[in-house]
Amino acid sequence: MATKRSVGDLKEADLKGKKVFVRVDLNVPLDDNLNITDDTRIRAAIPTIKYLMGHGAKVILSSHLGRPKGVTPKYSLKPLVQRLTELLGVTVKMANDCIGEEVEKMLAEIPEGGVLLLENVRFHKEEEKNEPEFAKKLASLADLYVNDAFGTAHRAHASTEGVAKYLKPSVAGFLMQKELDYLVGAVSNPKRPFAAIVGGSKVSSKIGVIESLLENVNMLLLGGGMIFTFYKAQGLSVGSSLVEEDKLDLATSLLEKAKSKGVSLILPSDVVIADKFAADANSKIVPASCIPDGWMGLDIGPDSIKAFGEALDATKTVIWNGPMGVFEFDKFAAGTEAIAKKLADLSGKGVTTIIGGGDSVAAVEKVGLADKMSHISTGGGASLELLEGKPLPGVLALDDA
Ligand SMILES: Nc1ncnc2c1ncn2[C@@H]1O[C@H](COP(=O)(O)OP(=O)(O)O)[C@@H](O)[C@H]1O
Ligand SMILES: O=C(OP(=O)(O)O)[C@H](O)COP(=O)(O)O
Repeated sequence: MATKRSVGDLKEADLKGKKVFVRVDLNVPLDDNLNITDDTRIRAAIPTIKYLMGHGAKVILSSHLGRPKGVTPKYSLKPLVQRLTELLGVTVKMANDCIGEEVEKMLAEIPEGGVLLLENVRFHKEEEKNEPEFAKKLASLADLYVNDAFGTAHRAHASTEGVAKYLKPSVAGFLMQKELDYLVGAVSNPKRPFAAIVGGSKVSSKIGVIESLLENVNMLLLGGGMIFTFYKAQGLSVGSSLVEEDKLDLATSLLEKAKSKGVSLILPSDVVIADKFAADANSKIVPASCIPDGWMGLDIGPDSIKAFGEALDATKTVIWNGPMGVFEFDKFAAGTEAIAKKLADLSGKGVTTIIGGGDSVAAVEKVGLADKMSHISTGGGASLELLEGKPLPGVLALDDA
């Protein structure tokens, strides 16, 4: 992907008094009382907003929240206003819609350095359909466009892609740039040895990323539910572990591909098994070759943790996507937590550590090590697509540098 123009290239002369439409990904988790349970994405959006405020721009913030079908109060962005106000140090105003007369009236009243948050852009069905007329209405609100919504950059929606056609300049925000620097830059030109750790539930959802990483990494460590499809493909008994029967040939061909590419592919040698899929299941540790009938593997075992740790000691760049086990259950969280700790430790020794979004980020946060990593992606789906080598529509639409 060509390098994109950045918000940092815009100076006071370009920004003072200008209305800037900033697409951010404020799709944060809310509890039943609409309290924010993780504000990572809000905090990640702050540097771009502050930069624009500091240069006298009038900042228009647009985001989606959840996947509403039409106007749905529980998906309103209202619960975010207070947190944004605290983090930005100015009173953030909010509109009841993202287009229309009221929005225009409120816009006319924003002072230089002020911020207006628009209501959930997905309350209009035209957003996800990327309808040009809707994109034009969004574009008509502002003088320039900044896309900082990395987490939504894999969606070709009106506010992430369409609007860039009608509003110039269209530039990347600081978060977008940082994500691209790590997930494209560090991965395509890594300090070697370069290792990838891939886990998560199913091999089918990670085929693209594994195939793409096999072209590039020196070492691939596999964990999570997908390993049982690899074991079964090698003729081992896997009990009632998660297996994708239709992916056995694929698992074999991935093992062969690794061999032919000279990639060291390491599968766990032991696993923690359970007698049911539950937090209170009985558990024991067995060699990967000895999973009894009726038992299922839910985590990697201590020997594997040790072997993975030793293998990782030799690396200079590590990217991690997907938990090593069912980390939501404490009994089966040790493998995932050990990998998080290992990567934090390696970061301290100068290794570049990149956490590729999704559940691995939740796991790293759960053990309080997020600030130790070189980069934690704010996008699950977006980072996977990027690692698979797919172009992101929200990035492609921006002006080339
Ligand atoms: N051995 C396993 N058996 C079943 N599910 C697993 C196993 N290991 C991990 N998982 C589950 O995989 C899920 C995450 O998978 P996935 O969505 O592919 O990862 P990510 O969100 O990081 O991309 C977690 O909910 C976790 O409980
Ligand atoms: O949370 C998001 O995706 P993610 O869970 O894959 O990181 C983004 O905000 C995109 O949301 P969407 O998958 O409803 O388009």
